[in-house]
Amino acid sequence: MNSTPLAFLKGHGTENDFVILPDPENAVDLTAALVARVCDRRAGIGGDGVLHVVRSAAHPEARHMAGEAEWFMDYRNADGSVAEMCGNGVRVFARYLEHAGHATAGDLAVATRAGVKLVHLAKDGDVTVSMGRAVLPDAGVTVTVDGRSWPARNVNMGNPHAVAFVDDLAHAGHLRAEPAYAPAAVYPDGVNIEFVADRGPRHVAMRVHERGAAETRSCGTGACAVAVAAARRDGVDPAVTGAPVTYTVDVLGGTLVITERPDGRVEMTGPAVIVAEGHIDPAWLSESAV
Ligand SMILES: N[C@@H](CCC[C@H](N)C(=O)O)C(=O)O
Repeated sequence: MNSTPLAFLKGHGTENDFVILPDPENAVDLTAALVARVCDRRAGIGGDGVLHVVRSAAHPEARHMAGEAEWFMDYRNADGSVAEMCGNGVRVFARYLEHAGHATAGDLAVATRAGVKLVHLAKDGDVTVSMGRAVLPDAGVTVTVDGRSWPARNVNMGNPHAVAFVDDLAHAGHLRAEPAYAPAAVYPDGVNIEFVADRGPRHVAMRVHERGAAETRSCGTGACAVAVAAARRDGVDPAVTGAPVTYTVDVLGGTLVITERPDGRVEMTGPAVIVAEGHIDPAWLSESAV
């Protein structure tokens, strides 16, 4: 029986919401069942995922990054599965480090399973993260909802995405179930699927079905994948033009601004908010361990 109350915070970035579990020495046995229970919106705290905050030196997957980044974002999806990267999550993670006094406004390095990400905490409240380079494998993918199919762009932002351009975001349907995609072999570990509609020059809107979480109100890596896919569709590649390109991406929970630089680095700016903090009841926690 676990009798120690577990501290938590709740935060969100464009309404992609997370339960933050500070655990500097990696002492919590964070099983998939515990994550799923914590993220349960009726029986738990509720969230699209968990940001497990661990010192890099204390985590076997992050020890090699400890010299560059003191803190490791051990990201888990709401169903308990492990993900490589979360773009909204890393902004909220940085906001938590500031809130807890582990960081101040300015630049900060955060270790993730997709490598070290550089985050800038601005004094005005927005947080910018340098997400690294998008990888666009050639493989053609098709996404299908309710008998309607679209070609999708395969984009890897550290985690896998399929980006489909649609005339109307309503065509994505209710998104409670994962859309079908083919060939399945392109995504052996599953995929996040974005549906994108144009809103104006360099301005798009998207909905997303997230791997491990169903439809969410925002996905940061997804917004980056969408911006890069939109640029290529529009015939723009900063590596060729030598000039950065910026897209505004509307998500259900707000707006993200994405810039791709000539060297391929993708930067994302958006809000990151801490909304509550407290302790998980130890009795409830021990039930989760059963
Ligand atoms: N919401 C996140 C992505 C979280 C991980 C994703 N569901 C996956 O499994 O790859 C974001 O903001 O990027």
